Amino acid sequence: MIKFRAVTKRFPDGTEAVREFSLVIPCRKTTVFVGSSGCGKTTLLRMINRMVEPTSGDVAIDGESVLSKDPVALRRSIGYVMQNSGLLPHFTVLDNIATVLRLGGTKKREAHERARELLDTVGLDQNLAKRYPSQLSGGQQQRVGVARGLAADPNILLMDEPFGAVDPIVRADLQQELIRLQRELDKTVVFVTHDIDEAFLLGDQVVILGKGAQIIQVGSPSEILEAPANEFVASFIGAERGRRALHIKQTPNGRVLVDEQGRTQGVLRESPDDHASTPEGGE
Ligand SMILES: Nc1ncnc2c1ncn2[C@@H]1O[C@H](COP(=O)(O)OP(=O)(O)OP(=O)(O)O)[C@@H](O)[C@H]1O
Repeated sequence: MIKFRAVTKRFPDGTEAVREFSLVIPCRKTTVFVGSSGCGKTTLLRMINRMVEPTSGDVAIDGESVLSKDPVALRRSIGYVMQNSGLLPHFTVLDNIATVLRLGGTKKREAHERARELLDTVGLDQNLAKRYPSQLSGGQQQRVGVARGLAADPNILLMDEPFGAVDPIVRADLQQELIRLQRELDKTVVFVTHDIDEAFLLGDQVVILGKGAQIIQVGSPSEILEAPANEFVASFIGAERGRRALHIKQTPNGRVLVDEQGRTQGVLRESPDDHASTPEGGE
């Protein structure tokens, strides 16, 4: 469990990126920070592994303050995946993945073996192992970035807009891979995005943030969709629009759900465990 306790970050130029932020991030779940540009998402993420130090307050992992830990050891024990992969251009794919292990003293041969395993884990072909980052597509680079984040088998994986710079089709592919990986690996994932659809797809817990990382609403995607905290959230999640604003239409063959434009999006069926007759997706 990661616990933020009244964390504030003020940068030397006076910018207050995060103000009095408190939150519990549960183990082995995916928590997504979502909010508009500059609201403090990256700053929050980086305070978990001490790439940024809080001005006041504390972040604790399993009850132990990160401030009491050696920052270098802490950073190596937590996976970090960033936008544009952050790969070292003069290192091969294998060496990029193996970096954290090598820094931790693992022998080259062993580190490369682990790196090869990780290529499989993230769905990359073994014949890419000796290539350089510039010889990969954007999606492949991001997969290498994820493999590198997983190299030291961390319990916690921090992901800062990892799929922000790839096209929508590759992005959807990477999102599905992450869902599969999470099912297999069971990590505590903290994921930053400004895309609410991505947040709802990946998050067990979604944290909608305003300026200064002020929490506007926190909950599961269903909780937020079913009861947006205010007008801002309703508008941010598009509760009144498109496929999020469905209504019921009676047809000769039963009831269907239609969107704003009247296009049918699904069929209403009675939930098998609910004979009290509230249809799934309900009224
Ligand atoms: N080193 C720094 N010095 C001064 N201000 C900073 C620094 N780093 C970030 N900030 C400011 O802190 C605020 C929060 O930045 P942060 O990068 O955490 O936001 P974000 O929500 O991740 O934004 P984005 O979605 O654009 O990446 C912004 O106003 C930013 O300009």
